[in-house]
Amino acid sequence: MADITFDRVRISYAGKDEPFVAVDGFEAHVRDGEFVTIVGASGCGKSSVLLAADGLLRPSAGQIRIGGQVVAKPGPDRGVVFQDASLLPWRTILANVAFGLEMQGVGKAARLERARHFIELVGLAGREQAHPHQLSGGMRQRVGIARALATDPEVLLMDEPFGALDAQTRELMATELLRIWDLDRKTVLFVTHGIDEAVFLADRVLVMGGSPSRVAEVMEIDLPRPRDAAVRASEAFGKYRAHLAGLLFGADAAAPVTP
Ligand SMILES: Nc1ncnc2c1ncn2[C@@H]1O[C@H](COP(=O)(O)OP(=O)(O)OP(=O)(O)O)[C@@H](O)[C@H]1O
Repeated sequence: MADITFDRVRISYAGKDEPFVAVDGFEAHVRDGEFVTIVGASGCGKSSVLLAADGLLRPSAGQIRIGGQVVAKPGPDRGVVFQDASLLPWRTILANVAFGLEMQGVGKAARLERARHFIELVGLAGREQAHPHQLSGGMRQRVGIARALATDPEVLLMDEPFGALDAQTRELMATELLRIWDLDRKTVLFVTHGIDEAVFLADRVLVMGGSPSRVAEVMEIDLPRPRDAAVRASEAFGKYRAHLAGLLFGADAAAPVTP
């Protein structure tokens, strides 16, 4: 069971005279196996919330619990993927994906077998011996996802993992991520700037707003899965997208959600 509870979370940073409160009263519950996206204006605190969920940042008030356990530091129950896949440049793709397992003390044969499995899952079979600089940006992000999945975390925390990719690659990666997620439905918290991406991926979208920011609105996305190009082109998808644009950019862009 790996649900995530954000209980009146406040995140503050040291300021010149007094602390700067970026996020306050952040309340949310992500169900076990749910795919939740977070959107909000630049600087509203999306990354801060994700860092706190990973345990790299301690809330100054409130609490984050994963499977009922208070998050105090990073742990093997969480896999993290950032915008920049941050691979180790001197290691092969195989060794990069096996890295987390090595840290966990998994024996060589077992970790290489497992790493190969996840490299295949993200569509990179045959590139095991390549080094990161020999891959495209999209391929490197695939390696980052394989590395996060290889340790079999219950929760995936993803901070704009496709942010640096071109639009077409980004769409492909989103479809690919859903295909993989569908295999064992991990609990996913995914930060994005992309409205289409937020709707396409999510069971629910958390919209952050306010100053300090919190969850200003929760959008339930009732679209069929598996999702593909036809879902993206559907009228219901368009309505969700328009509604979300309205919330983020103003009432003129909004449309009622009646899927
Ligand atoms: N280490 C830090 N020290 C001081 N202030 C910080 C620090 N990190 C973030 N902040 C501030 O906290 C706020 C939230 O930052 P955060 O990076 O979480 O926002 P974000 O929504 O992820 O932004 P973006 O969409 O631009 O990536 C911002 O005002 C930022 O300036």
